[in-house]
Amino acid sequence: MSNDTAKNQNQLDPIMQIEQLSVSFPGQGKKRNFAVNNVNLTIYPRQTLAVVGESGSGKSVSAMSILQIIPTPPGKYEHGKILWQPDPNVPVENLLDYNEKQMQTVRGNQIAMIFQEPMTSLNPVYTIGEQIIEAVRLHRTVDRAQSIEIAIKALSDVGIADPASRLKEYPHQLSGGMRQRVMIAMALACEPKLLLADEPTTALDVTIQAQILELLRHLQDTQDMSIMLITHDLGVVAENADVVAVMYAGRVLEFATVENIFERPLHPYTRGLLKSMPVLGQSVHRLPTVVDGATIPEDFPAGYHVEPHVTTPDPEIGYGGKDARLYEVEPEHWVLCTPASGNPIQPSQPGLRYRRVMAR
Ligand SMILES: Nc1ncnc2c1ncn2[C@@H]1O[C@H](COP(=O)(O)OP(=O)(O)OP(=O)(O)O)[C@@H](O)[C@H]1O
Repeated sequence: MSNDTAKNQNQLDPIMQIEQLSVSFPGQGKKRNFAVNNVNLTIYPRQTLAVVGESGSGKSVSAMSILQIIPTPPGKYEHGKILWQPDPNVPVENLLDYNEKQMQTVRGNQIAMIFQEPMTSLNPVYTIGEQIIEAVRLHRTVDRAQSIEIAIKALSDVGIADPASRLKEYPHQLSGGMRQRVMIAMALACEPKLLLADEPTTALDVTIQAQILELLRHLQDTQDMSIMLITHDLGVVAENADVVAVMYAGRVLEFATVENIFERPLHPYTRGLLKSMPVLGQSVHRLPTVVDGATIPEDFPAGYHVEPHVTTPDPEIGYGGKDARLYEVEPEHWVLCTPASGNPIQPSQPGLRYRRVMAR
């Protein structure tokens, strides 16, 4: 095998694998609530993984755990691994083993995060130029003149006209959509390998939302970047994701290609979520009851007879139980369930094994 072939194959390795991650916060009395409960997720290079689920399902805590920006206490990383390999030529490392100093080399540099509200990231008392330049100089060894050039290019890349004069403006002088673009410019100026986008367009009107998402897709293609897109908007998922993880009560219930999630959802919760999707001309409903009043996945009935590659499971039974794990019940389609005893199928780490983005 030539070196080139070996390298190309190597690049098919995931950029990130989250394994059995659990994060808790204080609950009632001495009990702790698991905001993230044995979560497994995999992201490949240049892939967009959408994490979807209702409010409080653990999407943001999962993303914030990657950067270790959960306040501890009260939060606690209970266990798990966040395996990170930004480049196939460097060894895989567990970010949860990193100390604060090591994490600073990752945050905003290898992995950047953007939020729903750009003012969370932008400081109102500094010009946007000062802020982008500071971010660039923190992470890249460039002089001031070079950092100004990078800032101008970053603003121009996100579609801001006359970027040199925009650098001198303060955040409040910009519209919401513009601020969102500035935040993306700041996040991307350091060319991260992974962008964590937490509801990046929820606060924007539909036209600007479409523009920003189009921009992210374009930047992803040109910058060789993976995106973890957190959203509760299934329309955004359908348009932007390669793979989808459905979260509920801190657990990943289903993980599959975007096509499989929409065309052949297997978990009853995902089916409910899709039914609650607004349809033109119909009123929007809240998510219907999940499964017979069960509120946590463990309460769902156990004993689902998993037959690998059989795609018509009985939706009434078998998605819970304390032993529920993610099983690949058909190719590239993982569901949280408990196989009936005697079934040889083994739980496995979800993740697509090829770069779908290249085929897009
Ligand atoms: N600092 C904190 N202290 C206590 N509990 C917290 C804290 N941060 C998050 N949680 C809890 O963790 C759970 C998961 O929250 P998370 O923000 O990840 O949900 P989410 O799916 O991102 O929801 P949303 O769409 O509303 O952002 C929630 O029950 C929340 O109350």
